[in-house]
Amino acid sequence: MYSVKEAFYSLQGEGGQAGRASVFCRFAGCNLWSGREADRATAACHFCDTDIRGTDGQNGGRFGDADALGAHLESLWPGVPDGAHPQVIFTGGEPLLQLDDALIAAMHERGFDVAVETNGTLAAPAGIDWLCVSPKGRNPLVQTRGDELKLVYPQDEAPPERFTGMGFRHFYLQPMDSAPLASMEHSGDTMASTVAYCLANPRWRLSLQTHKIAGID
Ligand SMILES: C[S@@+](CC[C@H](N)C(=O)[O-])C[C@H]1O[C@@H](n2cnc3c(N)ncnc32)[C@H](O)[C@@H]1O
Ligand SMILES: Nc1nc2[nH]cc(C(=O)O)c2c(=O)[nH]1
Ligand code: SF4
Ligand SMILES: [Mg+2]
Repeated sequence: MYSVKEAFYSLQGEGGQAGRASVFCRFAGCNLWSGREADRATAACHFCDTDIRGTDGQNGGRFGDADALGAHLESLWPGVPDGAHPQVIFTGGEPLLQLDDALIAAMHERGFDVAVETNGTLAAPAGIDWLCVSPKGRNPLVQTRGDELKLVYPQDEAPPERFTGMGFRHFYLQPMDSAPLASMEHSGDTMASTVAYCLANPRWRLSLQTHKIAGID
């Protein structure tokens, strides 16, 4: 059984695949936050910009097996056959609590590339085509290799220097959107400090949340 908060067709907004049309599958639930505002301040991840509770979002629900969820996600891909490769992005919540070999195979059978957005605290299954790891504070990183490491910045307990030796092809810094909570640790100008870090440390590239700029999901 898979629990999906919402699923939708949009453009990947972040990281090295920004701009690519994709079906998003947002799994419900996370191992670092209950999703309740009352728990945010004491959670292991406290700056989440997403509603991760329940299955009541657009195209959300419970799916009994990989084939049922695979067919549901495939139905959201409206692209005309122009040679573009369909992609599904598994996110959440924390997708590695639910994503398994059967669901990866179900999407590959339907011709989809499989991308994942994870907090990196759980090991990823094999067969993922684009793995994005986004570390959270001092929560130990289990997944230390992948296609991109995309660090929300700044985080006092997760300085970029900790990650540069790890096995990622691309390193991105993404300014923390402090809108989720008014009294956040970093309510200052996260954009300016992120740009300054990338200028001083050219190994790191700037990742903007372009879907928020474009006003899309
Ligand atoms: C909502 S998370 C879900 C996937 C997974 N749990 C994770 O944390 O990577 C999706 C992406 O949004 C990023 N994100 C979450 N809150 C953010 C914020 N306040 N500002 C900028 N990026 C944020 C995460 O770091 C992650 O890259
Ligand atoms: N357009 C768009 N791109 C995204 N890339 C990662 C997202 C996420 O929430 O995981 C996300 C999202 O929520 N929307
Ligand atoms: S780990 Fe990801 S889904 Fe979980 S609370 Fe943090 S940003 Fe949100
Ligand atoms: Mg998002």
